[in-house]
Amino acid sequence: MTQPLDFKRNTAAPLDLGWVNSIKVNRNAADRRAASLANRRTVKKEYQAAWLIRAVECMDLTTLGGDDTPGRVERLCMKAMRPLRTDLMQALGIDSLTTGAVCVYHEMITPAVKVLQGRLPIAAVSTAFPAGLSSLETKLREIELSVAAGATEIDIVITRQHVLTGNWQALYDEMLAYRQACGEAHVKAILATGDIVTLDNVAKASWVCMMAGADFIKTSTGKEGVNATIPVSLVMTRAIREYYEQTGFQVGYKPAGGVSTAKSALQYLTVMKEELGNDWLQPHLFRIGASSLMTDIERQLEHYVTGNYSAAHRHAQP
Ligand SMILES: O=C[C@H](O)COP(=O)(O)O
Repeated sequence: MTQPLDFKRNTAAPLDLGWVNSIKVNRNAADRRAASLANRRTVKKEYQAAWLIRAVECMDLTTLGGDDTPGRVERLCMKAMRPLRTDLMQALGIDSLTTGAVCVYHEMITPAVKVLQGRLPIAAVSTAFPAGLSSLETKLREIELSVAAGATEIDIVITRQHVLTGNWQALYDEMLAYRQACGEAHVKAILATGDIVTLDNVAKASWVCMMAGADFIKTSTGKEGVNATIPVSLVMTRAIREYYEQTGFQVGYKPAGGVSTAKSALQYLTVMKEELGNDWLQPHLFRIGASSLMTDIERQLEHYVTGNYSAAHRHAQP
């Protein structure tokens, strides 16, 4: 890949983004690597409980339904603060455990604040989630309102047409405007990878969003036809790695949408460890966005407890 001349992060200074068009992904290599990941057992049985606990710690426990109510969000927040039953915690030898954050619609920030009282981060999906097809002015105002209501993380959606038409400057300017509207709040850029069609586009959009100041890049809203996948995750984590090598900035990664089994969570943890290393296996650089994953993790942890596996290795890197 060609390194952009005069590279700057998070700046309105004119950048020549023409080089973005030269980014290419070897689709076959990504598919082969993804297939090998699914077929081998990277995580030893005795460490699986520890890995699943890490998955909980890195989870954005999510509810993004049109039928969300304050009551549902309050229950979600209580679950986020105490994700496992006391007897299971004791059996696993864990004193305390929370999810990484909760993730809700703008209107549900207030009930989340009421329960969490600052004890866990609140991520809000702003910018006309999930399609993002409102005016930029409306979307920037939504970010400001979400931050004012108590969200400390904002999950923005990019305008897919900027990617589909190769308008990298428009994507950069949009991301930069979102970054600035977020102020102190962290900003996660949702690429909606199922909508932008090709792995080349996924890599290009990842680079442009990181350059414009995204703290995290995130695969999906959970509402596209195809959401998080392993090949897409390989492309995005490799972009993060290369961006870090070139700039020194650590950008986080959030697979989201359809991650509902403990087995799939373990695959994403493996991608993070193998592509980015142990630094990226922490909640400040890795989140799994999921609404139903917790149920399967609980089920699997029960299984490990009854099978006499413990989380004694919790503090070992998974
Ligand atoms: O950002 C998180 C996703 O919307 C969650 O998707 P999910 O309901 O398929 O787990």
